Amino acid sequence: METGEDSSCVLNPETLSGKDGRTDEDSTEETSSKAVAAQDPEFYSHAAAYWENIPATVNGMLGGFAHINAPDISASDLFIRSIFKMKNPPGHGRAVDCGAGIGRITKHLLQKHFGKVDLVEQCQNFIDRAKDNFKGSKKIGKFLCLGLQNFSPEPNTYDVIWCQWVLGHLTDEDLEDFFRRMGYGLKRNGIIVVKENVTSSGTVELDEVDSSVTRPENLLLDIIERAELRVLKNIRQPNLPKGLYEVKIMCLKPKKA
Ligand SMILES: C[S@@+](CC[C@H](N)C(=O)[O-])C[C@H]1O[C@@H](n2cnc3c(N)ncnc32)[C@H](O)[C@@H]1O
Repeated sequence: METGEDSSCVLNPETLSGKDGRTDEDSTEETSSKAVAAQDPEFYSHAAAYWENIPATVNGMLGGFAHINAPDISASDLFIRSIFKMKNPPGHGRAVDCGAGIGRITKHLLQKHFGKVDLVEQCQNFIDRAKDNFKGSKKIGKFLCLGLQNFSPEPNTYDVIWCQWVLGHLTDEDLEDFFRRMGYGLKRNGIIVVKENVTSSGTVELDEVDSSVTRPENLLLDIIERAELRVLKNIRQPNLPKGLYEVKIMCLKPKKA
């Protein structure tokens, strides 16, 4: 197993001190990530610069916590299986892995459940690694090297849009717009999965190192509501080591669907 090249990222521990010695007391609290981004016009470019220097490994994707890959994937697998058992389930045709990194989730989860998987990722190094990792695989569709704030799928494209450990890199305003566009990109019965850290402090916590925010669950739900999506399922990721942020897994659908 790869070991800790870096422990500061979207996946930062909530109460444990990371390698760089930060604790949640060091993080700046804000009521809105829009406010955060407004203070820092380079919110996106700082994040891009941060990820440029992170190793293209599972450990790099998980902020030095490679050992949570197994419980993460296993909970996601149970979650997606439960979604397929719902009334009017999504199809198994095409999924997209948003903020895919090197394709960790595509490799261990999405390609097992879908005929084709597209990957959207802003860091070219990670896309290159993913292309290598999936060379020859018929399950992989497009590799799109772009920020989610600029990702706009054609209508009626995806059965499942998977967003994990990346949405803290979008401002509130961009996240709302992103959710709306994803709603349009869904096929009939399609769903969006959000798997993200949430704070227990009830406030937004800014990570200045990777230029991301961690939102309280209420704010995330508020943005989802504003984007005209409804929550069909919302569970807590089990079996994570103590001290990490709580992780919620949500299944969303457009209100009009
Ligand atoms: C913590 S890693 C998670 C990667 C992957 N979702 C996983 O769980 O293995 C965050 C990823 O989000 C990507 N990212 C950061 N900001 C982004 C943005 N605005 N648009 C798309 N991807 C972004 C990073 O380059 C990195 O690959």
